[in-house]
Amino acid sequence: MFYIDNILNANGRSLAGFPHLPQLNRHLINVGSNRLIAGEREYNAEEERIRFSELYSRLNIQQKEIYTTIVNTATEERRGFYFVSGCGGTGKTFLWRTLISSIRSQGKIVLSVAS
Ligand SMILES: Nc1ncnc2c1ncn2[C@@H]1O[C@H](COP(=O)(O)OP(=O)(O)OP(=O)(O)O)[C@@H](O)[C@H]1O
Repeated sequence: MFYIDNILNANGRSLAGFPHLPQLNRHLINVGSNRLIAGEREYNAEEERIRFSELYSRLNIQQKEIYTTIVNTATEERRGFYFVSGCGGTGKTFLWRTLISSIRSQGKIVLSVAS
C-alpha cells in the first residue's frame, strides 16, 4: 500500500481518497526509513513466547538438533550461514517458524525472506 500511495502521490492523489482500500499504517511509515524493522517491532513478545513453547515442544530430534545449532550461533553472537534441505513435508517450515518465534519472543529482530 505504501508503494501504491507513492504512485497516487505522484499524481496528486493519496490512498486517503480511496477509503474502501486498506489504509497505510502511519506508525510503520514514520519509524525511520526501514519499514521492515518497524514491522518487526510490532510483534507481541509474549504471544511469540507462547507460540514458541508450543512449536518447540513438538520438534522432532532432527529439528531440535538444527534448532539448537542455529540458536546457539545467534546467542553466542557468532556468524553463521545454514542451509537446511530436506524432502517436501519433512518439517523445514515448521523449524523456521520455531526459530522465528524463538527470536521474536526475545524482542529481537528476524527478517524472514524467501529465496
Ligand atoms: N515436529 C513436528 N510436529 C508436528 N507437525 C509437524 C512437525 N514438523 C512438521 N510438521 C507438520 O508437517 C507438515 C509439513 O511440514 P512443513 O510444511 O514444515 O514441511 P516442509 O519441509 O517445509 O515442506 P515443503 O518443502 O513441501 O515446503 C506441516 O503440516 C507441519 O505443520
